[in-house]
Amino acid sequence: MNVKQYLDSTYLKTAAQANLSENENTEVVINCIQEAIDNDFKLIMIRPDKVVLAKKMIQKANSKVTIGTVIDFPLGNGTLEDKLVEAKQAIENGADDLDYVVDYEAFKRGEVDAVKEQVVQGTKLGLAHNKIVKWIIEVAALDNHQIVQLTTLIKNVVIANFSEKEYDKVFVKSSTGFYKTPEGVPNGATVPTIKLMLENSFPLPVKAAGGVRTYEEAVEMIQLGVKRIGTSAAKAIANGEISNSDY
Ligand SMILES: O=C[C@H](O)COP(=O)(O)O
Repeated sequence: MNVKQYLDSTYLKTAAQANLSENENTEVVINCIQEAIDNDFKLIMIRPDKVVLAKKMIQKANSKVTIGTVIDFPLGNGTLEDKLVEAKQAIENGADDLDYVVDYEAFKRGEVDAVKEQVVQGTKLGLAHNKIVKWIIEVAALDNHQIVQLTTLIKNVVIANFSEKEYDKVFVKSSTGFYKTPEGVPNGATVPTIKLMLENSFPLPVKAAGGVRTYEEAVEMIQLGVKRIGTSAAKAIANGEISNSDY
């Protein structure tokens, strides 16, 4: 299976998180962008301050790789104004996809109207500029009931406020890749979680992100029905694909 066109190849570490200098971290980002170009991945997902760099490299290479960035990352607890300001800047800088972190803690506190409003306004801004919009629900911070509820809320908000032809441009995405459970275990795109999201997101597509590491895992996600996979292991997944097809 050709998985490359499902892959949002992701590098979201700050220099401090990667324990690198700013220059060294930028080098890592440059390598990731080049890797996405060389492997013809669907998208390169980087921090907002690296979008201009990605745009330049992709244009120079005359590549079809698209650019995604994260908004209000990784906690999603900024104000609606914060989210929109950041998203507008990302659009101006040339991002194709806006991966917003929904305020999942506000949702857990029962602040449903505020969460609905951010989904309406953030989606409206993205779609008005012909962007793909994704809402990261951070599944590891939620129990199964909350995953169902938040996925359903996003779906219902989109159905109520946007036209049918726009549904496939608004994703529900599982994870930031940065959340740690209290036990310190990263938790993301597991099969049961993604199934739960898919069962409740339709007609909105799902992006599986967080912990997808191998070609086999990527294929499993695609077979379940996800339309994108966010992963910091895109190259390994693509290599697995090549070695798999050799047998
Ligand atoms: O948006 C995608 C995630 O950051 C990827 O998570 P990962 O680093 O566990 O692959």
